[in-house]
Amino acid sequence: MEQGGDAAAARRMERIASHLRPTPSSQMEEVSLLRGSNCRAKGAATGFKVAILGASGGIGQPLALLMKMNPLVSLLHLYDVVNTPGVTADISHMNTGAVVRGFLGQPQLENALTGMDLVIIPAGVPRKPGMTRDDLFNINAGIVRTLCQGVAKCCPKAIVNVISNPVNSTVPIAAEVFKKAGTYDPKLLLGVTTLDVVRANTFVAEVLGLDPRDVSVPVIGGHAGVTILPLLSQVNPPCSFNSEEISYLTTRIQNGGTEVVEAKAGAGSATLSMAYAAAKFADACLRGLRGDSGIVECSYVASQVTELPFFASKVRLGRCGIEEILSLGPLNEFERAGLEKTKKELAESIQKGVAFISK
Ligand SMILES: NC(=O)C1=CN([C@@H]2O[C@H](COP(=O)(O)OP(=O)(O)OC[C@H]3O[C@@H](n4cnc5c(N)ncnc54)[C@H](O)[C@@H]3O)[C@@H](O)[C@H]2O)C=CC1
Ligand SMILES: O=C([O-])CC(=O)C(=O)O
Repeated sequence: MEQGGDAAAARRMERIASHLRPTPSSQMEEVSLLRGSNCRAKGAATGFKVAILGASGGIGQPLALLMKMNPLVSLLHLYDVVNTPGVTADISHMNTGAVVRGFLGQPQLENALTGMDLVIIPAGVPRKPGMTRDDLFNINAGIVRTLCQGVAKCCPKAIVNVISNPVNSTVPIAAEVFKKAGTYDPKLLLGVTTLDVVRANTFVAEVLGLDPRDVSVPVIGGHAGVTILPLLSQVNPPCSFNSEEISYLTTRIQNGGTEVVEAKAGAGSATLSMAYAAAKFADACLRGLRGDSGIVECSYVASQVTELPFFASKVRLGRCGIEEILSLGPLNEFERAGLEKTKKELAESIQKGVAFISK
């Protein structure tokens, strides 16, 4: 046997044994990121640690697959109250770099969250035909509260991406939980509205006869009905639409979620396009953490671009999470009227979320 063979064999046996151990232990600490300051250091050599809460669900599973494929991820924690052993076993066989660990049920939430750089939350019930996103509030508000309490305790410096609906209220709920825990940093809390941008890019590209990858549409406001406000006057590449096109596109973008809910006829809401959107947004957050420049995405965040405490608009992502909230830019008359409707509904949804925690 070559020199050092015994040591190498021992290491191989340890790796086999570690696979047979049910829960992660000291291994989690080995895959550590550059830490120490309030912000992450550029060029984190070993990759980022990401947790998905609600990982066994319709969004969670394809999102887990996409995050396992992301070369910026070194450790992927999959948490849910059901089915994580199966999902984790399945995903863990993919020969990509990220190490995958599964966590099942509330007693394992803290282990799932400890040391994470990014926490993505798609946990919660989806809509059925005839429901609004706000109809999900009663169940999902409590789920988001519990999960964010775990974040506050175990990884208060993590970036949090909130997907669970109604996003217009669940993000304020998360903020209130963090405030109560004394860990709130508005730069680290982002509501995921990327699917609205993804849809807007697709539908606008269809009308213009362009490749959707070449189209960029800012979508501001929030993530429900009239609060989804596409800025068709700011489409890139620059273009103009007649009033019929504006009406068709605005309605289709605002109703994109309902279009999928109805097509699925009781079997849930958008999951695959959402997983794509969430993975795209998470990747942007990770590239920001790495120190890449020029990372701009729309997101629903604590904001001063309007008089409301939360609003979705373009934000620049960096090593500390949100580095800058960009101004809305010039709006046309149609968009200004839409903004008034958006603000009225958003104000109520934000207040409902805040009241849920303070009651
Ligand atoms: N922000 C956005 O653009 C979008 C948001 N959504 C929302 O995402 C949420 C999830 O949707 P789907 O994945 O389709 O639902 P789903 O029902 O397929 O999956 C939800 C998962 O959450 C898990 N879960 C429930 N309570 C939990 C808890 N306390 N801790 C951890 N996990 C828990 C469930 O076990 C399930 O696996 C819904 O609220 C939906 O409305 C959906 C599409 C787009
Ligand atoms: O419509 C829903 O309930 C899910 C969702 O938020 C979306 O697809 O945009």
